[in-house]
This record gives sequence, structure tokens and C-alpha cells, in this order.
Amino acid sequence: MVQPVFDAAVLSGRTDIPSQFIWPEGESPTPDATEEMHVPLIDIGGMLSGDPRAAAEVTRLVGEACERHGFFQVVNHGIDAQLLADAHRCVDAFFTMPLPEKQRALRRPGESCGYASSFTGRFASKLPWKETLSFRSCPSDPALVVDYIVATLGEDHRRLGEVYARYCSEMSRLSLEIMEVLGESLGVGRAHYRRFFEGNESIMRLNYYPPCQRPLETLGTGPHCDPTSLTILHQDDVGGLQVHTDGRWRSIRPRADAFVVNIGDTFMALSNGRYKSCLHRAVVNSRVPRKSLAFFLCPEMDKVVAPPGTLVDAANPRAYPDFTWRSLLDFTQKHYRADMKTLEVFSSWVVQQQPASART
Ligand SMILES: C=C1C[C@]23C[C@@]1(O)CC[C@H]2[C@]1(C)CCC[C@@](C)(C(=O)O)[C@H]1[C@@H]3C(=O)O
Ligand SMILES: O=C(O)CCC(=O)C(=O)O
Ligand SMILES: [Fe+2]
Repeated sequence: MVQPVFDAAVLSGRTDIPSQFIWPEGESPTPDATEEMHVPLIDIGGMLSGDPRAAAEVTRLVGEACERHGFFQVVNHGIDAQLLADAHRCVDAFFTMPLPEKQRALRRPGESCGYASSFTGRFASKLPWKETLSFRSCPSDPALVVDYIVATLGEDHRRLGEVYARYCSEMSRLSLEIMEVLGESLGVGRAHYRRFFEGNESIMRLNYYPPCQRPLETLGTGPHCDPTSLTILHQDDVGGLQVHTDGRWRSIRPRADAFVVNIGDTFMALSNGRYKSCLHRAVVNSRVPRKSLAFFLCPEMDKVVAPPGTLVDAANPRAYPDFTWRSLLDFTQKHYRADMKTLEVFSSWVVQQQPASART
């Protein structure tokens, strides 16, 4: 079958959309999924500088949320409001450019970075109704983001590169603060995960969901658990993020002052399965484009992902084998479309690769 071209300027107004964008009945959005999910609101700035009793309460709330579904929100995060506004403005500036301009950063098969208009060519069906621009960010290489943007889009886009370089560096700082809380809540101390992620090799992704005239048959981002470690998401005021808990889909209402944080598969493995990487998706609407900024914290590519010894004992044996982020990322880009079972399927695959003598 001929793959459709996802040119939002053309497709957004049409009701006769190509069949590759239609999701099967059991997976398409349910009109009644507007019930709101209440996720704890964490005052992270207050907790890091404030009194020990407030800090203990925050740690408890985070631990409880991560054991149940892995979602919480942070406020008082110290991210400059102007930087956040610039980051959203640059999403508009990039995605409203003509398609050939955006395609200068075209994502190549098997690669996790670049511009993708839906995933025509990559997947044959259940295509997501979105455009994305993804790029790598590492604290050890501060020029990476600007260099990538200028090399792909040209010198005229240097300012956009600078905005996202600053944004990523702030996201990395915030993730390390969150890692301190996660370490504390798991009883392994503040330093354990902070140190593990100090040299992260993360992925920044700009999501742009154009309007769709068949919003109840399509999805912006299909149901999945993030394979990454921790996601820090800022959504605009449109709404569309939904989480599956207690057997139903519920929406996380946008808050301009808050970031939505969720545990990913790699952190679930690092916590020996204690903290959950939870199923979520993004729906689209027929009226306005929706934007979200997702910072995916990832370990250094070749660092061994394994839980600290204190989280493993006879009652809690190892839930997942050792692996590297390089191998899991590769798995999602070349062999398996990330969904709700990625970690499970990947773990079985890793175990099968090991010599029989090494399997426990
Ligand atoms: C490592 C990754 C793969 C995806 C991007 C990400 O950085 C983290 C989430 C993954 C994804 C969003 C899960 C849903 C399916 C997917 C194909 C998508 O809709 O974008 C996933 C990403 C991917 O490009 O493989
Ligand atoms: O856009 C959103 O609200 C969620 C996107 C998402 O889950 C992802 O990119 O992994
Ligand atoms: Fe996600």
C-alpha cells in the first residue's frame, strides 16, 4: 500500500483521512475519558530548601504515586517562565514552517532523532496524528543541541537551538533534583540515582498535534509506557494527555505552572519494579493544534542498568536483567514499536541472548 504523506496543512481540514491513521475500535479514544486524574502536586523548590517535615511529606507523596502509577506534577521548579514561553513559541515557529523546510532535519530509519511527520514509512498502520522534532542532549556536551539544530536547519535557526539548549540544561538539573527525591523515597539515599544520572544522554522531543476532523478514531500518541527513565512534560493549555489507571483512561488537566513527571521503563528496572512505568497516550481534537515539550531523561548509553542491592532480597528477587540504555533504545527504534509491554518483551529478549549458564 502507498504510504500517505502527513502534511498537516492539507490533512487537518479533511474528514476523509487515510485508513492508516484510523485506530481499531478497542484502542481508539473513548468519548467518556474526560474524567480527571488527580496526581499529587509537588512543591519541589520548597522541599529542597524548606523544613524537614514538609520534605518528608513530599517524599512520602512521591513514593506513593510512583508505587501506584508513576505520575506526579512538580511546581515551584525554578524554570524561568520566559524560557518556557520561548520554548513553546519555538515549537510554533518550527512546526508552522512549510513541510520541505522541516524535512531538512528528517529523521532517518533506525534513528531516534530528527523531524518525523507522523511515522509514515516507519509504521504501516495505527499512525500517530502528530509531528515531532527530537534531538539528543548531554550535560557533558553543552554545544550538542545548538550544533545539531544549526547543522540540520541552518544558521537562521541558531536562536531556536539556543532556547532548547538552555531548556534541556534546566530539565537535566530538575531531573537530578527529582532523582534525589526518588532515591530518598526508595530508602537508597539522595545521592544514589542523582549520581547515576549526572552524565545523562537524554532526548528532547517537541510534539505538535495538528487538529484532526476524526478525533475519536485517531490518536496523537498511541498507548505506551515510556522506555526512557523519567519524563518531564510541559503541555500547553489545550489538553490531551491521558493515563490508564484502575482500568480506565483519565485526563491530566494542563497547568501552566506545572510539569507532569512520569516514571519510565528504565527507572522501573532501576527500582527493581517498585516504581511503575504507566500506560498513557495523547488524544487530538478537531479545533486547535496542541503542543507538548517532552524531556526524556536517559542514562549514559553504555552504563549498566541494575537496581541497587538494597532493593533486591529473597522476597524481592531481580525483576529485570541487566541491560544498557543503548540496547533498549535500539530495540525500540529497530525491532519493536514502544507500547505497554516494551520492558517485558525486551527483558525476555535480553535473557534469551544470554548463554544458558548465565540465566537464573
Ligand atoms: C525512546 C523513545 C521512543 C519513543 C520516543 C522516546 O524518546 C520515548 C517514548 C517513545 C514513544 C513516544 C512511545 C509511543 C510510540 C512512539 C513510536 C511514538 O509515538 O512516538 C515512541 C517513540 C519512538 O520514536 O519510538
Ligand atoms: O503529548 C503528550 O501529552 C504525551 C506525549 C508522550 O507521551 C510521549 O511523547 O512519550
Ligand atoms: Fe510518553
